[in-house]
Amino acid sequence: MANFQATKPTIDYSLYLVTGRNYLPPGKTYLQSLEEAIQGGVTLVQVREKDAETADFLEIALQTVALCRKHQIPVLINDRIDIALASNADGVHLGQEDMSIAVARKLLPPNAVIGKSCKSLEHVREAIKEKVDYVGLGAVYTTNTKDVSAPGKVIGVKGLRSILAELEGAGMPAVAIGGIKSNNLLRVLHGGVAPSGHGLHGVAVVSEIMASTEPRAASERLARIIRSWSASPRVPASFSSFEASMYTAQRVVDSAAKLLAQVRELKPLVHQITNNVVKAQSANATIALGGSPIMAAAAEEQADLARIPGGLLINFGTVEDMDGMLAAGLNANLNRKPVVFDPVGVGATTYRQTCAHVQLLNTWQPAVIKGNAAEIGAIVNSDEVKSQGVDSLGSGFKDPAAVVRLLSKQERCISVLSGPTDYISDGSTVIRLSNGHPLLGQITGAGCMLGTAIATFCGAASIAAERAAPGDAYGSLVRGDMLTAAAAGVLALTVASEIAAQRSDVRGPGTFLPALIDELANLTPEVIRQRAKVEVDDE
Ligand SMILES: Cc1ncc(COP(=O)(O)OP(=O)(O)O)c(N)n1
Ligand SMILES: Cc1ncsc1CCOP(=O)(O)O
Repeated sequence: MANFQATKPTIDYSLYLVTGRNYLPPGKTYLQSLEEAIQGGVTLVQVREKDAETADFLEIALQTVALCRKHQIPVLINDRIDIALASNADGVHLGQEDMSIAVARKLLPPNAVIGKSCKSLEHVREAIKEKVDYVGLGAVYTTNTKDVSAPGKVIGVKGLRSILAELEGAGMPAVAIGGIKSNNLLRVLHGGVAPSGHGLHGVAVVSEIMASTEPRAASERLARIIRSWSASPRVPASFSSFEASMYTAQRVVDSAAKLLAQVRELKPLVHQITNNVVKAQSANATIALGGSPIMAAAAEEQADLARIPGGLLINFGTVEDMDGMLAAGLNANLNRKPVVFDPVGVGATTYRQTCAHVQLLNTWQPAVIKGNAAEIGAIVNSDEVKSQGVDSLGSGFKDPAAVVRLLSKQERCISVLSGPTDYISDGSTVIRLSNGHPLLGQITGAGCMLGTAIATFCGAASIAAERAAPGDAYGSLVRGDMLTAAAAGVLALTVASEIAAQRSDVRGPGTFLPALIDELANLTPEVIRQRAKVEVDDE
């Protein structure tokens, strides 16, 4: 062996390029692409050659090491200890089926960096015991670069998050790998944070850079998102704008009143995929508030709709249109539009649980999740509150504030727990609202209207934030303060319900519903200020 690095290199894992000459586009040479990728911001390189003969692999490793040394970028070798030694690389990356870490340690010099692939909690527990230098977690998404078709090989963003929780306190860097592109990177970084706050050190990509005809631009795009994400403030769920101590009841009321005026002025498009029971009612509530509803569920139209600023509501009351829901959320994330998820009746069937957890929440990032006690319980895997169809049974959670904080940290979003008192949290601050009227519980679709109202206010808040500071938003999936927007949506519906219920022409649920739509339309910022019953708790 030649002179391996004298000390273990300090590695910046943020943009980790895993190579492969097979993926190069016509007209690009390997070294040309590699150098351009490094110029674009790659911080670490792994030489991965799945089909090369040994001599060829060694030659490409030697060339890679020579080029990377020039740019002071560390190089690891995929699978092959002999090639790492012979090329004087900085270490190796080993998979679950490769040579054991213990044997690799014996063969390699003490300063060699050893990384290991993990896709389960058991894998990372083992990797911690083996004291590897870092772990590669994935595949996060499906990919054409490697066969990940066997069950359990694609872990999703939620799987990534639970593995990261296991790494808490281990001091072991983790990178995510598998299907990561510039259009889903922010979602991976945002979603790749465990409830404890433990996050990724970087992402590893193959095809997004190697297959690009412009590898420098491809790396620059990724690096810019990573830099911007790292520099953005770390509030627990990332969709609130302030540290906990900065929220006060007065601030929430003022923001809600101001946002109602903005809804009326901006008329946000409120795109809704919702259930058949409530479509017309929810569209009317949107118009009454000042928004512009479109009820559109076909997967084919989601990319076009997502480009129009506003908010998106995904309510799976009758769990149809899964393809549309998947495409809508994904496109909304891409366009930084807030997604409000109303998982109606999610605890009622296993099918709904799978749709919510395995499909929707693994595919896109909601800005807000809103539900009754049974629905929120099903999302946080608590059986404290049982469901009966779409309704909650019993008197609710013993500690609702703890539940909404947990949901926000678990799903990395604002959570809204509806009930006689509504609880809204970003994982730290909890806003308690006690407006509303029992007649809301006597009409169908009141909860769905609440989702609509939240999506309307979130849409207005995001448009207002874009207009106030156009341009740089690379580090955030959504602009605007979604915590106060969610509170404003709840206040609008509950305050309007109180006024409607007091009207002399309202004699029961049948006359209450049209009166409620009237009072949503009549609502003013002043009425919100006068009637809002708001309390705020910090953690
Ligand atoms: C950073 C990183 N993470 C995971 C892998 C996958 O390694 P492995 O499981 O050994 O599969 P192959 O790459 O050998 O196909 C990786 N290479 N890099
Ligand atoms: C090597 C590897 N290990 C898990 S997924 C993967 C391939 C990642 O490639 P891409 O970035 O092109 O999806």
